[in-house]
Parts: sequence; C-alpha cells; structure tokens
Amino acid sequence: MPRRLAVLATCNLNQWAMDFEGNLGRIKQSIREAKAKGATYRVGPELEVPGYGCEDHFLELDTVTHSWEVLAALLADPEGLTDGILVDVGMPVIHRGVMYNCRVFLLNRRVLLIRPKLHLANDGNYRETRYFATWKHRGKVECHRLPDCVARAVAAAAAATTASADGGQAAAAAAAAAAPPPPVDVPFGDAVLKLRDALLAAETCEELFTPQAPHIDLALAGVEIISNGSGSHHQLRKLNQRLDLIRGATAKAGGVYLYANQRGCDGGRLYFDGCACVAVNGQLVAQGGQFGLAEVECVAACVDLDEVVSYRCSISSLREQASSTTPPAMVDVDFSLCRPPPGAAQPAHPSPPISPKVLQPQEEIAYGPACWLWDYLRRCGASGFLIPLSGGADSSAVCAIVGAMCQLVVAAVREGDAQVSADVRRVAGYGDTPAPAPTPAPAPAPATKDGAAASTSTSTSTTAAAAAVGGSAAAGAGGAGGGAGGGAALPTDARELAGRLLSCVYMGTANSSRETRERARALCDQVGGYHLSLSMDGVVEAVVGLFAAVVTGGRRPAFKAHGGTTAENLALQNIQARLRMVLAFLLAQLLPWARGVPHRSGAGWLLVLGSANVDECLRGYLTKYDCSSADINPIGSISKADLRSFLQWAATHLHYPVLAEVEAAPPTAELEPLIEGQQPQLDEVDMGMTYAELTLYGRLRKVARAGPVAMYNACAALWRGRLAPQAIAAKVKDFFRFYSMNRHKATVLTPAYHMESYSPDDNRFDHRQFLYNIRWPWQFRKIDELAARDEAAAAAEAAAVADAAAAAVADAAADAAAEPSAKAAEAAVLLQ
Ligand SMILES: Nc1ncnc2c1ncn2[C@@H]1O[C@H](COP(=O)(O)OP(=O)(O)OC[C@H]2O[C@@H]([n+]3cccc(C(=O)O)c3)[C@H](O)[C@@H]2O)[C@@H](O)[C@H]1O
Ligand SMILES: Nc1ncnc2c1ncn2[C@@H]1O[C@H](COP(=O)(O)OP(=O)(O)OP(=O)(O)O)[C@@H](O)[C@H]1O
Ligand SMILES: NC(=O)CC[C@H](N)C(=O)O
Repeated sequence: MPRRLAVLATCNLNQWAMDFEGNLGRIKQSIREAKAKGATYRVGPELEVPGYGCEDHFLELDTVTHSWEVLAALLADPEGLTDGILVDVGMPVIHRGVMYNCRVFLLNRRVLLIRPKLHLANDGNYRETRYFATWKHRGKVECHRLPDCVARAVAAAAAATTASADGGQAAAAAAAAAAPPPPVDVPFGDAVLKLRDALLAAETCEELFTPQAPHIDLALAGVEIISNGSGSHHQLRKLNQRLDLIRGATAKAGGVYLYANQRGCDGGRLYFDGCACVAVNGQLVAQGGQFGLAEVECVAACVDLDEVVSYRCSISSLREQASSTTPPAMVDVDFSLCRPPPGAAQPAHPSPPISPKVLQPQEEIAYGPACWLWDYLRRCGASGFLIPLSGGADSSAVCAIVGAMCQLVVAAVREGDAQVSADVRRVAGYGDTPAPAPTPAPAPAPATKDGAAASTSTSTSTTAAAAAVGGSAAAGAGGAGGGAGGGAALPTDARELAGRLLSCVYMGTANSSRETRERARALCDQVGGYHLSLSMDGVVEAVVGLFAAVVTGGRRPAFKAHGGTTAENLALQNIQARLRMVLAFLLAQLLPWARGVPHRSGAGWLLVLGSANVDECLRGYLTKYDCSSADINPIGSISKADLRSFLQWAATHLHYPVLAEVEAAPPTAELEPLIEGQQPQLDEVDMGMTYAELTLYGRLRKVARAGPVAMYNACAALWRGRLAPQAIAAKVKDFFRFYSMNRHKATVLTPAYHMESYSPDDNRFDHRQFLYNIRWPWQFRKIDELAARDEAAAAAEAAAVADAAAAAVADAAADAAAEPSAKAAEAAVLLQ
C-alpha cells in the first residue's frame, strides 16, 4: 500500500487591520505560493481577512460584511485559487445572532465548514470576549446560511462547472450571477473534516495554550492533522513557550501540527511575530521566520500521515485513552490530501526534522522593533524618522534599531522583494526624484563650555557609504552627505538609505557634556543618518526670562546647585526637557522641506521617535510631555538591562562600534549644572533605586501580581541576609510611592512596541487607576509590621547563632585545657 504522503502549507502574513483589499491580495499570494509548493492544504492566520487587530471595529457589522465579500472574491477568483487545495481562512462570522471568531474551510469554490473558536484570548493585550463569544455547543454541527454575496459566488462557480461540459461556461456563470442565488447552508460547529485519506481539524491560537486544549481530544479521536491559525504577538523570550507547546502537543498525542500567524504591525502596538511552522510527532519539520519584511511567507512540509498512526499505535496508554474517546462531529469531504496536485511533483520523502531556531533576546530587540518601524513608516505616509539623540543608552538604542531597519530593507531589496522595493522607492524617493540635501558642514560658531557649536549651528555626519550608490544629486554644503544617490533606482547601502530616512538631533544646553554630544554625532555617522547638533540655551533662556519678567518681576528661579529650592530646580529641568520636545516636532515637520526632500504631498514629514524605557516609565522618571512624548516609541517596553546588552551586541553585530562606549557610560539626564566639574545627576542615584531593582519590582507588580505587602514578602525572601528588613521595607515603599505619584504619566506614554510582560502601558495593557493615595497607609502599615516582625526574628536568629558560637568557644576552651596544642589554637581562632 502506498504511504500517505501529503504536502501541507502554512504561512506568515503581514495583514493590516481593516485593509480588506491588501489582506485579500496577501491571502491570494499565499495560496498561489502554497500551490506552487505542491500543497493540498493551506492554513492562514487568525482573523486574517479583516486583520487580527481590528479590535472595536469587530463591533461594526461592516467588518463582517466586508469579510464575506472578501471570501466571495476568493471563491470567485478567476484563477480558481481554491481549486484542488483545501483553503482554511480566519474571519468573524455571525451565527444565530452571535459573533464568533471562525475558521472557514474552502475547497473547489465551495464552503465546507465554519469552525468557531472554543476558547478566547482575553489576557494582557487580548480582549476577544469584548467582541466574540465562545462556541458552547461542543460536538454539535448546525446549519449556517451563507450571505448572498457568497451564495452567488458558489452558485456561479457551480453553474460554470456544469456548463463547462457543454462549452457555455461564461454565459452560464453570467446567468447565475444575475439570478437571485439559491440559498446555501453550510455546517457550523467544531467538526472534523473527514477527507478521503485523512482526518483534519482546527484549533485557534489561544486554544493551544489552554489546559484542556482541543488538540488532545482531537488526537485521541484519530485526527491526524491539526492546524492553528493564530494572531500571536511578539514578547521577549516568548517564542520558546509557543514552540514548546506545539512540540509538546504532538510529542504527547502524536500528529501533524500546522501553525500560522500574522507577522508585522497590523496597526497597533503589537508586533505579530510569525514563526509559521510544521511539527510532526514532537519534532519541527519546517519553520518560517520570526521577523522579516516579506509580506507573505509560505512554509510547506511533506508529511507522512502513516507515521502519525504508527507513532500513536506504539504508545499503550494513548491507545487506551483513544479507544474510549467519543467520536467528534465529522463533515465528509470527497477530497484527498495525499495525491500530487496537478502540475506539482509529489516529493518522494517526508521533510526531515530540523532544530528550532530561537533568536537571542538582543536579536529580538534589534529586529522586532525594526520590522515594526518599517511597517509603520511605509503605511503612515511619513518620509522618515527624527530621533532626539542624546548620546545616552536609550535614544542610541533607538538609533541603532533604525539602522537595523535600513539593513533589513537593503537586504530585502537585494533579495528581490518586489513589495519592499516598491515601498522604499515611494517612501525614500528613489529613482525618479533627486536626493535630499546631506548633513550640512559645521558653521563656525562660538564654543560653549562643552566645546560644541553654540546657537543653532550643525555638526557634520558625513556618510562615506553614500558615495557607493553613485550620487548624482548630492546637494548642499556637506558634499558627500546622506542624501547622495538620488538617481539610483533602489538602495544598495544601508547607510545611504539611513541618510534619507533618518535625522537625528542633539539638543544641547549648558548642562550637556562634550562626551554625550560627541557620542551622538559618532553614532549617527556610523548609522548613516542626517545629523544636527544644536545648542538651545537661548530658547530656554527666553522662556525662563519671559516667566521672570511676567510673574516675578525679574527674579529668576535657580538650580539647587545655585541655591534654588527643589521646585525651582525641577522647573528648570523640565523646561529644558519640554522645549526639546517642541523643537523635535518643529524639526520633524520642516527638516524634509529644508533639505529639499520631494514627497507626494509637498515636502514630506518625519515621525518623531521616543526613547523612554520600561523601567523609567514604571518609576515615572521622566518629564511629562518632554522628548519622551513622541509619535511612537520602539523601546517603550524594554528594560534598561536588556537595552544595555542589546547595545553591546549591536556594537559588533550591527557594526556601530560607538555603542560600546554608550553602554559603558553611566546613564545621566544632564539637566542640572555640573558641580565641581562632576555630573550631579546620575539616573540611579537620582531615582533612589537601581534599574535592576526596577526590573524586579516591575515583574513582581505586573507578572507576579504583587501588591505592596506581597512585594515586601517577595523581596524579603530574596534579599534575606543581605539587607535588613527595615531597609527592604523602605525600598518597597519608595518604589510604590514613586510609582503611584507618577502613574498619571503612564496615561500619556507614547505608543510603544509592546515587548515586555511588565510594561506599564496604561492605555492597552496595564489597566490601573492613576490617582492614588501615595501614602498607601493601610498597606505600608502592614509592611512596617512585617518588617518589625522580620527584624525581631532576625535578631533572635542572630542571638541563637551567637549563643551557639559562644558554646562552641566554651567547648573548645575546655578541650584545649584538657588537650593543649591543636585544640588550643582552634579556640584561640574562635575567640578572636
Ligand atoms: N496625580 C496626578 N494626576 C495628574 N497629574 C499630576 C498628578 N500629580 C502631578 N501631576 C502633574 O504632573 C506634573 C509633574 O510631572 P513632571 O512635570 O513630569 O515633573 P516631575 O515628575 O516632578 O519631574 C520630572 C522628573 O524626571 C526627571 N528626569 C530624569 C531624566 C530625564 C528627564 C527628561 O525629561 O529628560 C527627566 C527629572 O529629573 C525629574 O525628577 C505636574 O506638573 C503636575 O501638574
Ligand atoms: N541633549 C539631548 N539632545 C537630544 N535629545 C535629548 C537630549 N537629552 C535628552 N534627549 C531626549 O529626551 C529623552 C529623554 O531624556 P532622558 O535624559 O530621560 O534620557 P533617557 O531616557 O535616559 O535616554 P538616553 O539614554 O537616550 O539619554 C531622550 O531619550 C532623548 O530622546
Ligand atoms: N490570539 C490568541 O488567541 C493569542 C493568545 C495566545 N496566548 C498568544 O499569545 O499567542
């Protein structure tokens, strides 16, 4: 008997919520690619038709209607895309007045089954129960009447098939399209497809994560192929969990598991991280990329279904459980998966096992946000990014991520990706437009105390690489600057591309240091961006002067270092930080115009990138509406520790060596005057806590769901013996005081790429009040009681240890008296 070999395909699709046109195109492309690989089954991501991230748009009936229209277009596609291949797409469906998150199975221009999701995702970023209900009639199949647009497509296809025998295909199809369609009912429920040669069923995303996952019963019921169309977002160090679940599911119960996912930014803070894969009996046999710019990635594997049966039959306990399993509802389908489809040669052998590819966290930090930025940029209509670059760790990390994005774009262009090529041509103005002016040469200017040019002069950041593209239109004072290469049809060099897409600005004041200014310049140069370095003392001076003139009759506020109060000191810091934000937005609006960047709608505009990290957001160590208020923030949920290790990695792997120096420098805000030549404002000293402590508090607060008392207990267990209970209590109370005092800032945090499980993003992820009693009287009193109890216990323990030591000394002394020499020496040591 021939072995049951089947080629099955899954995919990563870069869907965009509410972009029905684009989403249909990408679904079609994935089916074409699956067919080209010889596949007889293709599964796509969860809710791929409207896009997973529609959120409250799911409550609009239009969204469901348009999804059906897309499905009808797929069925009626003149290429016959659903001919000879089982196509499994995700979309919302209203059945008997209830909206479900469904899989819809299509074959030969017909709808075979609609399978609703059984367990919805509702934690963290997910809010599926806000729109959908779970399917509760388990094992039952009901009739679902298809809407007219789909019934018409089905009828037209049927009429065309019948008529094709007598040659009147077109006329018959037209007649069918004109006539009211006959009603079409299809099965709706959690049924299994009983194909001629295999059993196939779906589970959807979260269902894989549930304790009683549907795949267990399905496997025990003999279902050989289980697909999972997902909408699963990237979170640092999470891929392992997903792969473990997939491999674990099929190792325990046998079977073929196909995982599909969205990939990219579909319009929100999440990055869906693909990783479409195929596993067989506990081993991965195909895996797609986690990050990437390709809009469609089809992943196929040849699987041997008899291996599944053989594997299951070899496990006695599985056999026993399977033999008592209630058979699921089945839908008969007269179609074989295991035959070579027309025109494609069936591979002779099943795909061999492969090792799973799991990236280092540093790579995740580089490439996840880089891909998210690219999607955002190409979809929002901007012509590039503006980074207020301080030369510190955070904004430097953002700069490096934009560099990584440019590297990815150039690599994709080199590999011939038509979509990326078209996008970069449009966004960065390649081919038909002159290049923008490069970084200008520095204008002679009086030196400030950090040695940089005063006023609004600029520093150079020449990009040697720009010349590589053979610039025809390098204009402006800088000569070989970032804008060279206007005549080139496409970018071939990441630094040259950065010269078009990235502008950085160092906005120094009298409190800035030469070191940070120099690091900012060097980094922008290494990445290839357009760089400005300015001094804004005049602007700060003007605003503070205006205040003094209008409010205090000329009396000026002073920094603490100059005898001012805390209120004055803070206000003088905040005004610098906030004016940076105002300048940043002005530059973002007018730099393209100033550089002569041509754009569809005039001169183009830049997206302002923010760079506050998750720890400082949690502690509130930022000025509300300063430069952390930007358009988007790629690192807003990355911890300082992860960012630092990313900087070290990126220095070598992204080839921006100055990042090593940036990483080594102590983090400082540079908002206060130097005292005796020293920077008075080191972040960790200023915050009263370390970044490592903040990461711990962040995880305990959000991931471990610890309130103040639970956090005290956790920290006391962790730091026992190293810190006194009262000191631990003081630290925990300090954290909660600052956290609650500054929580209002979390309501206006710049939308950031969601990557960390302890993100404090108040808007979508971490829902808590923002007006607190910052004294936490009840909770802090409990902490004080616990600390006092622990202190007493520690004192008792210390006393017991001292007693034991004294007893040992006494014993040793007694022994020594009886037996001098060695014992005497021992006692002497103990007595010291
Ligand atoms: N419960 C509440 N609900 C709503 N709003 C509340 C509020 N409590 C205060 N506010 C408002 O919040 C404001 C206080 O917050 P904010 O103005 O941010 O000021 P604040 O938090 O007092 O100061 C900013 C802190 O960030 C530090 N920092 C460090 C590093 C860099 C930067 C930088 O920006 O570059 C800043 C800086 O040294 C300073 O300690 C007040 O104006 C008040 O109106
Ligand atoms: N001198 C400066 N020039 C340009 N931008 C600045 C400057 N100082 C601060 N910024 C911007 O304001 C943001 C917040 O400033 P802050 O001093 O809090 O820095 P940070 O969050 O520690 O980041 P970094 O490590 O980049 O300095 C910075 O990330 C940066 O984008
Ligand atoms: N869409 C979903 O069901 C996703 C939920 C799942 N826990 C995940 O993160 O992948």
